[in-house]
Amino acid sequence: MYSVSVKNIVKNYGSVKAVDAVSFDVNKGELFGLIGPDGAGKTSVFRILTTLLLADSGTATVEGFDVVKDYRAIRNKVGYMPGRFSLYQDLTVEENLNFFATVFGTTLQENYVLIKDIYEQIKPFSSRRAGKLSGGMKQKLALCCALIHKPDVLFLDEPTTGVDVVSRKEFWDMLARLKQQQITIVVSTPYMDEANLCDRIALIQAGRIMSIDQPGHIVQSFPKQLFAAKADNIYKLLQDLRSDTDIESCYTFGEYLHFTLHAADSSEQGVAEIAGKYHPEGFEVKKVTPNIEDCFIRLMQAQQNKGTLKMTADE
Ligand SMILES: Nc1ncnc2c1ncn2[C@@H]1O[C@H](COP(=O)(O)OP(=O)(O)OP(=O)(O)O)[C@@H](O)[C@H]1O
Repeated sequence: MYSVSVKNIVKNYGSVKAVDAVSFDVNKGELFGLIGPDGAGKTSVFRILTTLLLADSGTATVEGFDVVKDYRAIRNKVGYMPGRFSLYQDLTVEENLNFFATVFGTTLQENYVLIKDIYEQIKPFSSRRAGKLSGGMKQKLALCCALIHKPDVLFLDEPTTGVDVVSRKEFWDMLARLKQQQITIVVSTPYMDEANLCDRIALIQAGRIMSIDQPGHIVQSFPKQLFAAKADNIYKLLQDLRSDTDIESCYTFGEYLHFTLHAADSSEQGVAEIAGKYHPEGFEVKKVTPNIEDCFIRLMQAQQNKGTLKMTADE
């Protein structure tokens, strides 16, 4: 039995198609990531799975329970950390924990082992109001509150958004330790670099899942040689390469442009010849290995172009 199973879920808000026939399964004890930008539909999926929102159509189960019929059972089985800070700002750290424990008919002591590692880090601030904590500390407290009743499945909606890099790293280390306790974790993030920390990911855009696999497999399925180039006038280079018929796809990527060619075999020299037509000053080009973000962009372009750009070579 899957820990989470989603089949053809659709959710519209008026004319906005927020979730468009989404299906995926999560194994027990898996760390599964929903990766996508703002507005991709991640929160709607989480709210449907935590029984806070009804889907228009489709079915979903959590630990074998139906999200509509068995909503009461599910609420005891899951821990949910919503995207926006959900704690009581005027209550202290300890009061927040005790409040959530009471709601679930448990105590801080009963499941202390589960939250010990995380709680120890916020314990020095136990009498501080939640509203006065730093972003990283709030996030740790929210995670403790979501874990207080020892859930089988943990839903974390963008837990690291707006949190500093060090706290983000610490948070993912905490998730790795929770995973060892056999808790299934479904986490959403707009940060593509966090995808690699998941066992499997679903790349979601405009309510549709574009790919589900292990992050390494998704990267390996990138079908073309990827190049990175820059020039003194990068904006002009972008326009020139985009207009060139030899270039399949070109987009900005940090201080570089990332691009692929239509030709199956391509070299830096071939690229330099194409770019040379536009006489770019300070031109540099190198081969690069694609990462999840490159795959996401390619899949998104394929979706928008309705298939003129393929993700895999044999499509
Ligand atoms: N209650 C609502 N009424 C109308 N539109 C909504 C509502 N909730 C979400 N939407 C729209 O549905 C789409 C998906 O939103 P959702 O919050 O599920 O995505 P998300 O990936 O979690 O993004 P975000 O991080 O911005 O919340 C967006 O276009 C959003 O504006």
